Amino acid sequence: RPPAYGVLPRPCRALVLLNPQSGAGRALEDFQAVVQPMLAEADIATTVFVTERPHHAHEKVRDEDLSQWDTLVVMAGDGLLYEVVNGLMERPDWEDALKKPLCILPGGSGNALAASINHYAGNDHVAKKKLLTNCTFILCKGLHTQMDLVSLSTASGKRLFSFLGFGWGFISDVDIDSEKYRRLGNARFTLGTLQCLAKLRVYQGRLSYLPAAPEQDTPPAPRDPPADSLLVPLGQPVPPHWTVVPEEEFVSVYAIYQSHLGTNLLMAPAARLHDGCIHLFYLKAGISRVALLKIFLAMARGTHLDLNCPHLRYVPVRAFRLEPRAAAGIMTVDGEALACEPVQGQIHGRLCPRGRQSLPPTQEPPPPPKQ
Ligand SMILES: Nc1ncnc2c1ncn2[C@@H]1O[C@H](COP(=O)(O)OP(=O)(O)OP(=O)(O)O)[C@@H](O)[C@H]1O
Repeated sequence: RPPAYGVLPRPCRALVLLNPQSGAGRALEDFQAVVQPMLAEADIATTVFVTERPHHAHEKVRDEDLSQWDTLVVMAGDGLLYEVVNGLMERPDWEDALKKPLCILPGGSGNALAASINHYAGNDHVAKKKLLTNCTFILCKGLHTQMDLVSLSTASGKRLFSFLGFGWGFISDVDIDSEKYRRLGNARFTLGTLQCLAKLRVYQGRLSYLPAAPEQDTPPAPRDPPADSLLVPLGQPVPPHWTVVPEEEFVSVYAIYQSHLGTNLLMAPAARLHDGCIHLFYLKAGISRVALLKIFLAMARGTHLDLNCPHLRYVPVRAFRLEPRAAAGIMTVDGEALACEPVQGQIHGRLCPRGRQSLPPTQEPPPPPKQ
């Protein structure tokens, strides 16, 4: 197992993949005004690659000579990092490529991973420019650690790698329906939640999972290619030691592997970058709109489970399978839409060895951010 922390070299060469259309469309401006001066002081030299279209970053990192760079920095939303992770996984040398430290600087509207890392670092909850400053400061310090990835396989034969979460039903509907309000930044999710509450739907399907044993750390993933040792083919029944959820009507199913679903949504307060765990939440049909709204309001502080809502279930798992009865509703992986079909996934502990994190706050209190 590689050591828990690494440190970037100085001077450091960073390839910055920047989506100028992310979030409110200010990523390039914010990068030049906020990020670049801080990185220059930390002796981090940047080469900016501005994406011109969807899939551009995926192709870039799939084909890039990575030996030129000490780190890959994504200044965008979670969607662009998803492209980068999957582009790296497509390389024949994926195992080495994943050793390249990855950094997320929040430029999108959701910024779930950036908010999660800010949380793990022990910083106060912040958004917008303050979150960008905190994340840039973490990059300046140069400390990096490992991150779990989840491998997802679909009935139609797709294999995807996900660092954040997989969803179906209400939460995914909000995510995709609210994309048209991306310019509002994080407020897009509030508006989307209210709209989706008005047309609340029930989705039918079977959910199964392999519970995580307490404190269990997933062994390092088998190499080349990373095999899904916990899964059996989708056409076969799940193994007998799996749990099959008795209910088959859901408002939402969401499997998250980091703490935050969005800047203001602390969905899995206990999650860590490499806890070897998929935090599986599902909302059973029959929940009232008021109860659902209360859950989302409580999620701002991560207290939604304290509501003891009988329709909300949470279970830490290592693998799951979701078999929708019909191709109804949107599925999402790391916030990107996926056609609705049977899907299963399993955790690969520390597969992507470099999310970023600062030292625990007890060791190193963060100094006031530079402006
Ligand atoms: N120049 C571009 N024009 C349009 N779309 C782009 C461009 N560059 C990248 N994309 C696509 O935009 C999608 C969304 O980007 P990104 O995740 O950066 O922003 P976001 O959706 O605002 O943020 P979040 O994921 O936090 O909600 C990515 O999946 C990517 O494929």
